[in-house]
Amino acid sequence: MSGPAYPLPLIAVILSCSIALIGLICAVLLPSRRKIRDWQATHCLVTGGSSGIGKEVVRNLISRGGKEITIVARNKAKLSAAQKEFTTYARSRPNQSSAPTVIHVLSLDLSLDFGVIEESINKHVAETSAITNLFLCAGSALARVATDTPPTSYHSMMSSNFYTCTTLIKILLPSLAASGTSSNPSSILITSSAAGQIGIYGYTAYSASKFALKGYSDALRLELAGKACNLTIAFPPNTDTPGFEEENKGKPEVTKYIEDGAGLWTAESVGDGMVDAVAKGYGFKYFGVDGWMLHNVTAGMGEVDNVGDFVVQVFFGGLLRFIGICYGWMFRGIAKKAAK
Ligand SMILES: CCCCCCCCCCCCCCC[C@@H](O)[C@@H](N)CO
Repeated sequence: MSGPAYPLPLIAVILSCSIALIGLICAVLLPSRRKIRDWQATHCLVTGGSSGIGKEVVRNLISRGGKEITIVARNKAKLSAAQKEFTTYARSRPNQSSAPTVIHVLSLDLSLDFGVIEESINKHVAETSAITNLFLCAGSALARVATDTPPTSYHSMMSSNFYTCTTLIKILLPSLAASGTSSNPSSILITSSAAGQIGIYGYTAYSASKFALKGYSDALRLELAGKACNLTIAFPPNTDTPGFEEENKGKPEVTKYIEDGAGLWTAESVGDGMVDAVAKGYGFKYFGVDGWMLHNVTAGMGEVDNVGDFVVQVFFGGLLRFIGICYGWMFRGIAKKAAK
């Protein structure tokens, strides 16, 4: 007889122990996800819900049988068109086992003073019902290199992408936290961007405002511990929306080249993906393989959503970092070439 007597059982024991250990670590470390089970008990408020990703979020919420939805946007004409379209859609939704979703609209400039926004939201809530789920989809993008970015654009990016979120969360968080239960949690969705995970050439102002949302949500997540209110932050790549067409005007070629690598997603797939993540109680929503790598390489000290991400971050973090360094070299190479 040749060779060691016990190799196979030994390997099996080591493997089983490792899997059991990983399982145990995951069970202790992974937060238990609270799913939203009863959409019919919800009143969702969606910012930017009259076009682009926000509009697809509204459509998805209607198809889930949400009770009430309030769409917040500035443009009154767009809002009433959306209200008409969605009311018809809600009434024609197939397999209705509940009353069609009621669509409210609220025309509001979210860059106004805090007090004005608070008064308008409180008045709306008093006339309708308490908000149980908040979807923050409003935002805009400016793509210019730093030397071409007017100083005011840093303020406008922070205003439309960051303060819109912090203002509404400040106003609604007490009632959101109070309205959730462990079997039907309330929820907040914050829309960041893949450019809120890595700095991208031409996005000094935009990336900064989207990075701010990541820091804000990491801190807020801790404050929500023990409350029946989920927080999801989404990092979409380029998405085919009217806003994307607008931002492309004057966008540096290098920016286009870099972000095109992650593809152009439909507003429907991004909107659906975001609502799905909220419904399942995920903390993070990323899109595609690039999004997956980006999320895991930039995870830092944040929470882990699932076993797959846990294993990748803990055991393959070094490999991902190496791939990230290679991407960094490539992006710098593209920028250098353009500079010449
Ligand atoms: C470890 C591997 C890292 C993989 C890196 C992949 C980089 C992919 C870069 C994606 C950029 C997407 C930028 C999205 C910008 C939009 O938010 C903006 N155009 C708004 O519409």
